[in-house]
Amino acid sequence: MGAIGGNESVQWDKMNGAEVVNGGGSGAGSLDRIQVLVRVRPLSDKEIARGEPAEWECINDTTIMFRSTFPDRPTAPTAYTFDRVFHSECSTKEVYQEGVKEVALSVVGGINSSVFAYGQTSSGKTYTMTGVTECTVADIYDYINKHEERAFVLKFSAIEIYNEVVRDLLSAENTPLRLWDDAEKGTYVENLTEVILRDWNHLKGLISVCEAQRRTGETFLNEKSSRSHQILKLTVESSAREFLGKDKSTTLVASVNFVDLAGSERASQAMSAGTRLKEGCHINKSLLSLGTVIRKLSMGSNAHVPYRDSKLTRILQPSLGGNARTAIICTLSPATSHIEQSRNTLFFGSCAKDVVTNAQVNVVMSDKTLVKHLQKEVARLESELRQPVSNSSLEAQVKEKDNQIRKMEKEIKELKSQRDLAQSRLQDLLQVVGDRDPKHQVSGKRSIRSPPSVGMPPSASRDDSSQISHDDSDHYKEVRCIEPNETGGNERLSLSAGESTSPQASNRNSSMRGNDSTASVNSRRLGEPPITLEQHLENIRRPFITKDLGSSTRNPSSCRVIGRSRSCRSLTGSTLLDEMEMEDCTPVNRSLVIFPGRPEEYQRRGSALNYDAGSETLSRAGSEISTSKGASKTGDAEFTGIGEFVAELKEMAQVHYQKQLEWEWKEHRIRPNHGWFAITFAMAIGIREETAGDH
Ligand SMILES: Nc1ncnc2c1ncn2[C@@H]1O[C@H](COP(=O)(O)OP(=O)(O)OP(=O)(O)O)[C@@H](O)[C@H]1O
Repeated sequence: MGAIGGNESVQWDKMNGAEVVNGGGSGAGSLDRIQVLVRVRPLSDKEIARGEPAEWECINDTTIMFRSTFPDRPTAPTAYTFDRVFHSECSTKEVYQEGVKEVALSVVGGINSSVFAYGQTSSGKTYTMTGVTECTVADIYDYINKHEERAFVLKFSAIEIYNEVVRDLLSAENTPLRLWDDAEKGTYVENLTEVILRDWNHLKGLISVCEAQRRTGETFLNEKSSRSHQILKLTVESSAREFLGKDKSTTLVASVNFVDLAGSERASQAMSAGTRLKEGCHINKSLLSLGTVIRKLSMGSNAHVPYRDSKLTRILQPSLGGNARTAIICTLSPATSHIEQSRNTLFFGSCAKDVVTNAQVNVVMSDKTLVKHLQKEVARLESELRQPVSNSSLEAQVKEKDNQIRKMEKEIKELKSQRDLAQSRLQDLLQVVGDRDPKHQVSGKRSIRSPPSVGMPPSASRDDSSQISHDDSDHYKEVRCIEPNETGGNERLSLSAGESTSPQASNRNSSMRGNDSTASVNSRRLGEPPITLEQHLENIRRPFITKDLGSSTRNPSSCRVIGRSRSCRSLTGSTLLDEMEMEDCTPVNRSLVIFPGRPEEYQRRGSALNYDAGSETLSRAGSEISTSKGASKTGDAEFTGIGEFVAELKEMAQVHYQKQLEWEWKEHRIRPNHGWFAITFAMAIGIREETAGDH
């Protein structure tokens, strides 16, 4: 349900303009006070017989005054004002026309309405409500007949609350009905019969059924006293015929309740007992709850309203303080014997006057409109359902990107660290290369990368080299970084850098050389002749000579030499030994490597020879060799001639061999291949020397 909108509202406005459906007063959604009417019935025959006078007089249309001189309650008010008061001579039609119609016919305008009859037993409630219901239904049908542009559907249902049990008056079964609470509909009766009315006569017949079904009983005060609260509910649905079956079609739906309450009674007056007494207790109790709710509502506070204290107030809750327009007819007996009850009724009416309801026009969409609306709603909900999925997908993408960013940042950090380290090493190397002090070079840990020992068996040299390569992996990076800066992108230097990048590469290169011919080391440069020992030594010596000459210009030659000096770690060390191994076919002998009792002098000599073979530490190694031979300690002086250097190597080999033989002889561990190795090594040096001289 909702507010009227679109063309439907225009039609409805026109309709309202033709008829005073809303009573010309409050509109939809406005606050309305409960209309409180007072109707005084004539004295009954019994009351007249008892000689009771009429104690109440309606002095005008809104005020009723207590005229009696009977001193019941001196402090009680004598005059009561209501929306409308009807004296005993007024007909029910007047009551309806002047006090009820405005409220009751709101139902055709889509506004809920309720008409109550409240009063003591035998005060004329049923008498009044029967007439008011008939008048209302008559006017509703009259309205329908006058407005053929709209299609109406009337539905009717009826219940009674007897001893706090709800019963369907249109059902032959005497099954108690349960009440349910719904957020949209409010409190409703389960399985209540609702009949679609065909016409006015149909309704009359159903009302007759309800009268027959309702519990009544004879009391001292009323021969046909109603022992239950009766609620007749007439629902009116209307739609503009112009928009029927179209998307814009809407339906106004509202109900009017005709509530005929059971009358309050004093057991002493009604002289009830047994069942009647029990009925009276339930009646009074529920009426007391109704009075409490009205009083609470009339106070206008936000205090708790005990609607749930009785089924009567639960069912009537919308009519008392909700979406409805309400009229309460307070019925009085003017007789003296009912003065106290009449005062209570007037007090109840006085409270009800202050109760405010919030009536609204109730609009229900047609099935098509509802389907269309629901389809839109479903589409919207589906869109919302898809939205979280896309959001989650987006979140996953963002997470993945974040991971990538973190990974890249980590790589950048690592690369920066490597760059800083390389720059630091570069500075050190430049300092080492430029430093002419041999002692300083020897002591530089960064420049130490021992090539395979010349004095060791080839296999042992490879192992040693491999081990050193693993331990000094940073030095490979050092070489890789220095070469581009130093050589300016020399092609050969790149090859050297690649070879020395990793220990595995170094071993692989060494292995490849081992599988080549004896001149494999010399064929590293495509198209070049094999490099002789003399050339090796010359290449090793050249950078130092170049440096010593003070050549600040980095010509390709110097760059190439520097690059080779890095990669020549294998060329001049292990490669040379590999060549020797291949030439002599000397079996691998690891005894020198793993020999535990190796003399210290031997080790020192081996180390000296290593330096001698290494290009980077050539001057340093040479320095030791020269020292041992009493030669000059300067690099330039050490390499004044290739022949002299080769001679030194020969001598070193002999010294090495002699030392080794001496030591092994002492230890009784002479093995033939040791001698073969030394002899072969010496011969190899001699052959190289001869070759170099030929070349
Ligand atoms: N305005 C009236 N004019 C003429 N007779 C009336 C009027 N009101 C009530 N009566 C008569 O008074 C008697 C009691 O009326 P009614 O049964 O309607 O009272 P009640 O309030 O419904 O009583 P209860 O609560 O016991 O059901 C009936 O015989 C009824 O015809």
